[in-house]
Amino acid sequence: MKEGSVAVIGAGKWGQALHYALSQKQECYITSRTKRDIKNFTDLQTALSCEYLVIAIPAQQIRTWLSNHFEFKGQKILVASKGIEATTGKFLNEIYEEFIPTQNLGFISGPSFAAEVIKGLPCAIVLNSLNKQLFLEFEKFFPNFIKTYYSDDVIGAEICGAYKNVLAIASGICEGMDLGNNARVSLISRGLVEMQRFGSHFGAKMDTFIGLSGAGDLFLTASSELSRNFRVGLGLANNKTLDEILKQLGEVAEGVKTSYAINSLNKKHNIYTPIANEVYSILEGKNPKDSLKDLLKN
Ligand SMILES: NC(=O)C1=CN([C@@H]2O[C@H](COP(=O)(O)OP(=O)(O)OC[C@H]3O[C@@H](n4cnc5c(N)ncnc54)[C@H](OP(=O)(O)O)[C@@H]3O)[C@@H](O)[C@H]2O)C=CC1
Ligand SMILES: O=C(CO)COP(=O)(O)O
Repeated sequence: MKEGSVAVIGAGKWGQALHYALSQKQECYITSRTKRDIKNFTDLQTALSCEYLVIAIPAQQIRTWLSNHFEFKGQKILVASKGIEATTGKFLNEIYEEFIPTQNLGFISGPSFAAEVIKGLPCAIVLNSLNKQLFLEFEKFFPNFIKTYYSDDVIGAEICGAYKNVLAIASGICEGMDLGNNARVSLISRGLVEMQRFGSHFGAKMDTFIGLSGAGDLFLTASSELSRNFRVGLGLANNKTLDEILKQLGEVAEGVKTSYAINSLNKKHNIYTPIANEVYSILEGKNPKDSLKDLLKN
């Protein structure tokens, strides 16, 4: 292993933005399935031989990728994805822990649109890990325009990052239906309460929900067309099919599959999640106007 070396795996929007950020203070490699003309683009084996890895591939692909391509050699890893595995209802930390020791794992959360990070605009994120030493090592790699905070609430960060994408779809639907600012902010506020209720069931810390990982990322994603999930919601409100919307998007919108995961988890654990339920139902063909009536009634 090349000591002190850093690589990003996954050269999508977020991977490229993180690569830009992490290249400010040191050399940073990047790799992806599709070869790209980016400085320090390398092959997977070279990237995997780095001591520090930042992995930015979609949540639903992680298990297969880890099974087929990853070999643990003691690397320290920051997970940049946000989502819940739809087929199993597992949070990303649970999947990674099947392949990598917990002490080698950290998870990025907080409000951070790739499109702004890649321009060097300031932002604040949280590096979540049960191993504070891992945070201290990764923290040094981030440029001055990114303020990093530490938290040990891995499960809280995972739930916030995943759930807010579903709520961003709901908010996009609300915007697309022209329901007004009062409705959108009511939805976001109740969404935060719902996300907290869901999180508390799995042992998340309540403070996480009012910080950058929770309210921070939710307010960002649920109020801007820069969010792919918000744009999925806009499309659904305008009667586009999900296939059309996703094809046009051409990038991952994690909230779609995560809605299915939350739907199974809330049934299994009997958690009251009215907004996520309606997003799931709309994805399954319910008319958003009927969802609105049901949300106002219940
Ligand atoms: N964009 C953003 O602002 C932010 C995104 N995130 C999260 O980061 C994750 C990635 O998002 P983002 O980069 O924007 O998504 P994109 O759709 O832009 O890119 C996805 C990346 O994943 C790679 N990929 C897709 N499928 C596989 C697979 N089966 N095996 C290996 N690699 C695969 C693609 O590789 P290739 O193109 O080479 O084929 C591509 O590099 C998501 O979980 C997202 O929620 C988190 C914070 C901010
Ligand atoms: O997580 C994000 C910003 O923090 C990006 O959100 P979208 O995936 O909805 O674009």
